[in-house]
Amino acid sequence: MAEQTDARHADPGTDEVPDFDADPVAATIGTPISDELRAGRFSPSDSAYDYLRGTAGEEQVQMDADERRFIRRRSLKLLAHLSQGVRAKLLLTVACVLIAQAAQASTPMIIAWAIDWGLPRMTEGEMIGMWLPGSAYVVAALTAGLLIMAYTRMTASVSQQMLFTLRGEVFRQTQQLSLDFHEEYTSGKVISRQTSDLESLRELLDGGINSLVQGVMFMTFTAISIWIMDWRSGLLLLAVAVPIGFLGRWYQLRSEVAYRQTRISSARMIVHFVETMTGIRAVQAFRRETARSRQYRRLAGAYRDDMVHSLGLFGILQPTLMALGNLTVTAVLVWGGFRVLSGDLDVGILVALLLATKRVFQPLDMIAMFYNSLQSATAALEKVSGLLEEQPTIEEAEEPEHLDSCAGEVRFADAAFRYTEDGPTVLGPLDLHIPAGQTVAVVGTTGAGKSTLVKLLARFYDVSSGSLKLDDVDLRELALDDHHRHVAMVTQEAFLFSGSIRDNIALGRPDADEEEIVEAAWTVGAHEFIASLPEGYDTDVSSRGGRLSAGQRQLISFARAFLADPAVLILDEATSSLDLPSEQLVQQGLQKLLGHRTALIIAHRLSTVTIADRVLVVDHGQIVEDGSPDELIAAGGYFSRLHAAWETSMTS
Ligand SMILES: Nc1ncnc2c1ncn2[C@@H]1O[C@H](COP(=O)(O)OP(=O)(O)OP(=O)(O)O)[C@@H](O)[C@H]1O
Repeated sequence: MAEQTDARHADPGTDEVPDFDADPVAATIGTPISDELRAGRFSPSDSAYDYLRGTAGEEQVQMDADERRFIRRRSLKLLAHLSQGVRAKLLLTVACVLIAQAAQASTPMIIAWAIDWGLPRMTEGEMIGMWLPGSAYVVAALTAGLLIMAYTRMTASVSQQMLFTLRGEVFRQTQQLSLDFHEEYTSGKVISRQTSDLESLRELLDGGINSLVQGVMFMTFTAISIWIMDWRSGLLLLAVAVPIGFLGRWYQLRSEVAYRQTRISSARMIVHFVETMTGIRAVQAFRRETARSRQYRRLAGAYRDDMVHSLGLFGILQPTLMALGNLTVTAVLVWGGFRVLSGDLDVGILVALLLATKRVFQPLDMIAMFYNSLQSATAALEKVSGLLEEQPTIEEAEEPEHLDSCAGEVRFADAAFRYTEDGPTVLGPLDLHIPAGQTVAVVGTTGAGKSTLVKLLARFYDVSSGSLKLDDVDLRELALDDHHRHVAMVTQEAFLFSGSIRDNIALGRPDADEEEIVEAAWTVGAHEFIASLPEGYDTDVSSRGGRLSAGQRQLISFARAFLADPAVLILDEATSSLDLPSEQLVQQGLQKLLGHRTALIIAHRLSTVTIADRVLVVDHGQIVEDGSPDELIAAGGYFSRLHAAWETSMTS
């Protein structure tokens, strides 16, 4: 069963993860993105494209024009929303870029002015011919320099702020999404969204947008200056814009598909990497290193090929643009030269025209680069906005009922469950009443439905039909906070977060004081071994010295659950066998933990079953035996055979 369950009692504000609800910087950003997305405000409402909503269309590489428009609208709205808190700064940045680029583009005109107006005056001894154009040049250069400095800093702050918001939102969203989403989407894909996709966006926001606005403005102003100096050369420039437009469109269509493909292959590679690392014990135990490496090389190879392909497209775009630029400069030079000879054009203007024409194409390089990172970031944004659009299947009821105190009575009434709408019914329909305070052991063959039964009570899923009630309140109507407070789960893994033993126990109740933490550890029998560690409760569980045995980890998770003090306890017992002393220790801890609570335990040990008040045998999603351990042994069914087998294994 999943480890996320232990995090249910974690206080989101106590670890290194920023608490977005309390963070003043994040608060300036406005409504959290995911809520907006969930409200359906980011995607067009047209249900014809439902197959592209959320993460559903993530693997689709080829898209028609309508599909592209649908996805793009979602991405753009996300960007617009991200920019909400920083719009004033963004506008100021654009104003600075405009003025700086106008100042830069004016320099060839100043040179033309200096040659055609200033030089003749200087030869006649009028120094104004030098001072005036000279001063104008210095003012233009200084203005451009200072403003470039200002907008470079502002862009960095705007883009980092937007990414900060997005990072937090992706993290928050992935934590909020229900378990069924995570079971399908895998943590590798989430990691790929949070790392490589956000990195693509960073590249675009950090440098790309800057280059685009700067480049476009510079080109526009330079083109205007060319028109002002000589409209015929301006026409020539316009003619060259036609093939450039076609080239741009060609690149756009191809690179969009190519970059979408790179996002997919990059995610596959990361998924494989994360799976191998999280399953490293199994990989090494089954000697799968070579096979996993081979598979990783194949995926990394596919990513390399996709990247080479998309960069190859850029390799065609960039030199072609440069060649077109150089051809235009040659045309201006040859044509302008003849016109100077015929007295149709001043020399100063020709020099300025050549300078300007050469410079008008310079930003194309930058813009092409921008386009490259734009395509990569667009593909990333498609995926990230899809993830943010996902809705948790378990949500707070509109008017939730509250349970201030809870006795712990559980009732399944005609309850049935299937994982997918069209999938098979894996549990029920069944009726089951567990009175408050009863300890129930659940046993059965693998795949029988034991985990499903307890997952429903932990509300990882809701029943597909019938009802499941806690103290007579339907879980779907019960406030989520109250459910989390009254129902706790201890998972097989006994997952410990990096940090001290104290912090790990305190996850059960973050406001607990030292005395309560020690008391919880003492009650479940964990205090002795914790106190014997050199750093006691301060021992870092992820450090070498703090490495704990399976039994010790279980005791810590018991202490955590004891501190949380839920009315209902769900326990998925670890299947791994402990040595006898550890088993006894864990068993004693378990008994203390159970106390007078209602408990549902997926039991893998005979010792656990014997302390239960009642045993349920689950088979093919139905409860086929139900009674006290003694009754079931006497009945001679599945449980009695299992019991006999356990006893034999204990004595052999
Ligand atoms: N996320 C899921 N999506 C679809 N089917 C699932 C999912 N999880 C479990 N199932 C199916 O539901 C059935 C019951 O599974 P469940 O995990 O509840 O069994 P179990 O009794 O806990 O088994 P085990 O002892 O092996 O953990 C099985 O047929 C299983 O294949």
